[in-house]
Amino acid sequence: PPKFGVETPRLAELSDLFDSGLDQWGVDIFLVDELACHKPLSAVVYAIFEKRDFFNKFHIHPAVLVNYFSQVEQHYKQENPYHNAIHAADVTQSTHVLLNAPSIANVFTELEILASIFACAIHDVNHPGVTNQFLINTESELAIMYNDMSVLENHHCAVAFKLLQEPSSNLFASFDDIQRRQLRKMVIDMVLATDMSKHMSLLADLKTMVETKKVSGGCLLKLDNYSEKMQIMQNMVHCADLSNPAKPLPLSTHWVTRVMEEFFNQGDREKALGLPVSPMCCRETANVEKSQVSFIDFIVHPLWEAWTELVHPDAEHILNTLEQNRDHYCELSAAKEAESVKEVDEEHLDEAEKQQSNSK
Ligand SMILES: CCc1cc(COc2cc(C(=O)Nc3c(Cl)cncc3Cl)ccc2OC)on1
Ligand SMILES: [Zn+2]
Repeated sequence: PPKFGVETPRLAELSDLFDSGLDQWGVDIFLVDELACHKPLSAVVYAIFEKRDFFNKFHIHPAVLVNYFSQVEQHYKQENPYHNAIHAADVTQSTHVLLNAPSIANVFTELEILASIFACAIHDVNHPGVTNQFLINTESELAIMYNDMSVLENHHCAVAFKLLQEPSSNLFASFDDIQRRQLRKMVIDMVLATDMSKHMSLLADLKTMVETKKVSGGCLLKLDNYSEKMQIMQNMVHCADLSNPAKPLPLSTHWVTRVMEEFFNQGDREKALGLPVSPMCCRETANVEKSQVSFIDFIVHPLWEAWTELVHPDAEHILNTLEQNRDHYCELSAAKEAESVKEVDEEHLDEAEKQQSNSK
């Protein structure tokens, strides 16, 4: 199979970008998409499997990996502005970097690392570009199928494992039953934890773990029980899923534009259906900068603050970037506010002047 599993005339540039950027926080994933002829997920997964020597460790044939992830990539809707294969590649590469933090160096087994990378790669597969709430409100087939419970996240998992059943795509053919069952359980646990409705409980557990870690003299215990390890893996994938505002500003603003477009498309559909328009989904009234600031203040920063404490000091630069970006959106939001106040004043001024000249 072709290098990185993608046929591209720009293989040399892609190879160079991976040599310097695959392990870096903030690699330009949009450039990866370009260089990989819009197969960013296949390219990123192949490169990570090579870098982590997974082909040998798990007796996976490169051709089987290419078959499976080209199927997965095709099942990501490229018409989605945000929830497409670039987002999957971004979350996968981000988790690959988080796994390299020295403070969690020997916490996870190779199978747990494989499960985390795999879970990220498939975590949003076949996303329809609308939220769980929209699917529930419109009594969609998916909501009926999954009884309104983590509808999207159940669907992503089911699609990913169904694609594995294709003989030419069976990534884990060489695994024994125990390993295969363990991997399947870990992947399901991580993907279901990307449901935003689980965010608060996930964060609460992470904070508790950080508190107990501080008490136990700071080093991260060689965690033995499954649920503690899974908590860390779930939070790691969730952090990667919420990493856009913590990336270098040009990448962060590009993701804002894309997520906005997807949310606004949903708002348009809700309006057309006579449904109440979801928060942040109304094209006319949304204040993008303001919603980014509150998204960061109430959701993203608390999570990254806890993660940064857990892996102290390995994620300091990520938290700093998040805080710098937050201040940037805050300044933009204030400038926008000032601008609109100025416009209102000018309107009032014009009005007053007209009144005056009329009365003369
Ligand atoms: C105007 C649209 C808007 C949206 C927001 C919140 O921003 C963002 C929200 C999300 C976001 O909610 N992502 C998401 C996750 Cl992590 C898990 N399940 C479902 C979803 Cl949709 C991912 C990235 C964002 O900005 C780059 O702030 N304004
Ligand atoms: Zn996602």
